Amino acid sequence: MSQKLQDSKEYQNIFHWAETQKNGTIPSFAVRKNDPYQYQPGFNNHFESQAIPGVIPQGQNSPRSVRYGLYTEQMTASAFVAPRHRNKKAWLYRARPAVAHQGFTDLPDNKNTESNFLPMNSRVHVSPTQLAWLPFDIPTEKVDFVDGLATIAGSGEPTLREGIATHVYLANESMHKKAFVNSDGDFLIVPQQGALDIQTEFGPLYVQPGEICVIQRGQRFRVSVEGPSRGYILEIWGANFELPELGPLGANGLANPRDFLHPCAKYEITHDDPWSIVYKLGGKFFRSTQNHSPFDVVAWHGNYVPYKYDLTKFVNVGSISVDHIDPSIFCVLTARSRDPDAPLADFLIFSPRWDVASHTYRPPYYHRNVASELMGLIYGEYGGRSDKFQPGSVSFECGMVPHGVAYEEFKAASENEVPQMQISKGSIAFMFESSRPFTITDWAWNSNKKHEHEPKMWDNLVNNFSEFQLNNKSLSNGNQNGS
Ligand SMILES: O=C(O)Cc1cc(O)ccc1O
Ligand SMILES: [Fe+2]
Repeated sequence: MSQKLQDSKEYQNIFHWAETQKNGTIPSFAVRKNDPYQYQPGFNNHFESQAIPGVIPQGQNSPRSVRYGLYTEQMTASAFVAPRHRNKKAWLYRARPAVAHQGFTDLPDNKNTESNFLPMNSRVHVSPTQLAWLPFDIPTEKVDFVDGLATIAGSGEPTLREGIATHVYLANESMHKKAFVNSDGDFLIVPQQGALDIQTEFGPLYVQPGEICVIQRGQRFRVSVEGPSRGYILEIWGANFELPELGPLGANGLANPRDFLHPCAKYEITHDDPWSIVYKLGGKFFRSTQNHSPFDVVAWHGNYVPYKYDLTKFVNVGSISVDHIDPSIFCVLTARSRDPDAPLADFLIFSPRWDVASHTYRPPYYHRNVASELMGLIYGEYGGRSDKFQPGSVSFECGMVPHGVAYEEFKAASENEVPQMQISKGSIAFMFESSRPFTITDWAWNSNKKHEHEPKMWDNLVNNFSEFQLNNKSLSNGNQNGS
């Protein structure tokens, strides 16, 4: 094979897919199309991209005039004086600055979305129950990505820059002459059904099930769909996503920075073209109109840029001696809270990996922890939830809600021959995790897709200890020290 072919993007994509399919890690229905776009790899780099060479000014950002009469606009997403590694900004060189519009009007509330999760809000519900939802139906009438947003659960409130919301989107129509901008926070989007072709101010991103993308606060985007589309969104208020620290793992592993892909500049210049820009601010929706495309950025540079990531590139690590490691090893992206010990939100995945530990109980141990765990399934199967947990479903446990696998899985994991197995074969489940207890929205609470886990799942977890006590006096109550 020629070096040229081996080096081509198409070959790299196909090679990666062929390998993962050989390993049985990608079920045939999840095989992807070739991505039509070019990207820049890295994470939190200072990227630059120009659709016309020579547009980005050299030696300064804001000269008196920019080539071809373009306007300069800076987006700053951190405090101006934030520490360097968290200082986020981008310089855009564009046909018209974003301020060139015809004013704002209020839009009616989207009754399915929520942004105030404080329990005194009568629209949210507190529950210690393990809750779950069957896959939400994608409407048959025409609905685009923005109108198809619905909120499941969350914590906090966006105007205080403190909190998190979890949503689904259910859409079957592309956004026409309509862009969306979330002024509240960052969206981490997880398509489950249908690819999203996303036009952003920085260039296009093509995101298919098994991939995720992050579109940050204030960045305008327009979503085209290819048919009925469903997915999940993790929205964060008050932080941006970062890669987790690697600690003793060293310099590589988990999500590697070079696998995050950023768009290349691509501009669209239109005149007398009626566009709407839909803004979300404080959970409310507003619209501004303008007669030109908002995607008119010819060149840009900076580190505040939307990106995508292919979850099958995640480098799983685990124990190679004994015991099941805590799920923090599955963290793809994390976002800081103001508590130095606990993230605001983590995005974790459970994807195909080998499980080789000796005399180890392999399913997640029975547990209760501070984390609120909201899980979804992109494809395949995931144990430990109600039988009805299927691709497109949601399951939820608030912090300190006990959970773990049903008796049958416990028995198999404890008694069957030690497996040398690939687990999560052909499946990707994920978890939105937060140290903050979530409340549940009216939309999710009243949904006919909601169900509780059948408590009978755990009925057979009988007390084995009492039988030992009967036969062994030293195990009787109050004599635990063997004295
Ligand atoms: O509950 C779950 O299924 C998620 C999970 C997985 C794991 O490996 C350890 C803990 C945990 O919460
Ligand atoms: Fe859990």
